[in-house]
Amino acid sequence: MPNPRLLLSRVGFFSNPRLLPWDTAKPPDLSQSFLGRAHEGNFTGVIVTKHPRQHKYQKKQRHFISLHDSWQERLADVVTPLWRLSYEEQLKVKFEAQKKIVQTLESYLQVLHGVSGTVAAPHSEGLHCHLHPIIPSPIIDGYRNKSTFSVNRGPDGNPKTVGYYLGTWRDGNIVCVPCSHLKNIPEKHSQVAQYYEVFLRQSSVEPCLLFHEGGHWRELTVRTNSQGHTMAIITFHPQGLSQEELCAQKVTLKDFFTQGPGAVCELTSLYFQESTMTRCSHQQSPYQLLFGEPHIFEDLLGLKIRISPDAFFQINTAGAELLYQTIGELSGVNSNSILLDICCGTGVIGLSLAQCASQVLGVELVEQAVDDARWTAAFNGVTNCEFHAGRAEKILPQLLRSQKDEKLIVAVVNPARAGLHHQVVQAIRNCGAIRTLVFVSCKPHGESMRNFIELCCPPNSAKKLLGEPFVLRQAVPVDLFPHTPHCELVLLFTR
Ligand SMILES: C[S@@+](CC[C@H](N)C(=O)[O-])C[C@H]1O[C@@H](n2cnc3c(N)ncnc32)[C@H](O)[C@@H]1O
Repeated sequence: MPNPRLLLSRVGFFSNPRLLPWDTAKPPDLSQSFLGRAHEGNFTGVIVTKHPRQHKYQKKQRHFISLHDSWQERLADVVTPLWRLSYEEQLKVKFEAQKKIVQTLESYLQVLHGVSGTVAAPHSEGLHCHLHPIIPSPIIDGYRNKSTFSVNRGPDGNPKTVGYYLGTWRDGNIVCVPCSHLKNIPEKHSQVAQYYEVFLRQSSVEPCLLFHEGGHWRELTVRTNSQGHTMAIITFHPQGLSQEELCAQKVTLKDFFTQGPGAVCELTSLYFQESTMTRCSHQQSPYQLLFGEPHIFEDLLGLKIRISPDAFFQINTAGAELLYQTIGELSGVNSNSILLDICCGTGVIGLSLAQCASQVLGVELVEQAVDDARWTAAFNGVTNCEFHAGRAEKILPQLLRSQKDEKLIVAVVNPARAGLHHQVVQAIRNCGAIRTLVFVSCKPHGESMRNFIELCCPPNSAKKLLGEPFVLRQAVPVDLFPHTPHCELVLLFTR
């Protein structure tokens, strides 16, 4: 682990006490040694040490495997780098990675606070907070409920290949490798991807490999639920097609999946999105339903949850159930408190805890997800929830100002990988009614680390971080992503 004192002094923290580590253009590099390997997906070292005999055997086998197999193996090593380890071994690797992250955070906080600072008394494993054992995923293989497949040149050069990318755009060596062999993808997703490829190969128009080079057919996203319902979403670059030509393409696609060879996929719904950007929201370019049910539903924690094509939903449903239970237990929310669910997606965290809280306030950027949350509340008879659509950094400061002071607020934040906007951290930090904060992060070593430090550092008027600092009390890793190095980390902060 890098020496935190050295890092802080390198960025000038001690010579200029107002300068905190995040004031540098680049945050201190936490990903040197271990974190680098653990999170960039390079597990070769771990695998070789753990399986010297297996590795030798695999090396020998490589002489005999075809080129096709080696592409697949390479893809598996990139997308699911832990796939060669038993699940028990995977959990050990992941637990160690999460422990390093918590240790790194605590080291920063100790330096910032000094010896008399705001850190809890030492616990176990040299940590001041209580790090719980990792919670395993109830499903290890084929757990994904959503997969997004790209279209590009395959290893054999065919530009109408559906799969995952290997290589980088920067190096100009992108290859699209069929991915039905990946351990985390369920058969249904692979089946739809294979039939999309069949469709592309018989289509009269070309796929879109590079935006400026023309072509139309782009990504496929498949969503499934526990009942086996399947939603497919296909993105299409319209280039210069007329409305009539566009309509004709939609009809061929729909016919293929309803009456043609693709009918075996038994899709519950098929969406088509015209998209001229890497990704478009429903507002930017509406998802057009070509046939079937507009939504997919999931039963979770006693709720029937509606999920729209544009809404985020945790990709491992059984694992998500354990994640939400963990959040509920750590939050300690009760009838005297308001639950604030920031970056709430379809609202599941707040809705599942609504019966324990006096009120739930949810904030979410994606409008379709907010509509889902409102629908789910109404359908399940939950009446004490309010959901706000928009950017948390815009909505939260005003929302917190409008709350009466008599109720405590328990905040749960579950941001995207980019972490929370600084104004959200400020609003939480400066709201005295928030004594408990549960922070859920799937990338705690990234931008979220900056958020943790800002929540826990001594008051800093230059940064408008005036309220009492939070203290990290508990950390619970929950594995939602077997075979990959990723993990959800649930952190309980109180003050
Ligand atoms: C990791 S997901 C968590 C969703 C939800 N808590 C769940 O468990 O399903 C992060 C969510 O944050 C939302 N989001 C991203 N940026 C946001 C912002 N600036 N303000 C509010 N929500 C945002 C995303 O749309 C996404 O739904």
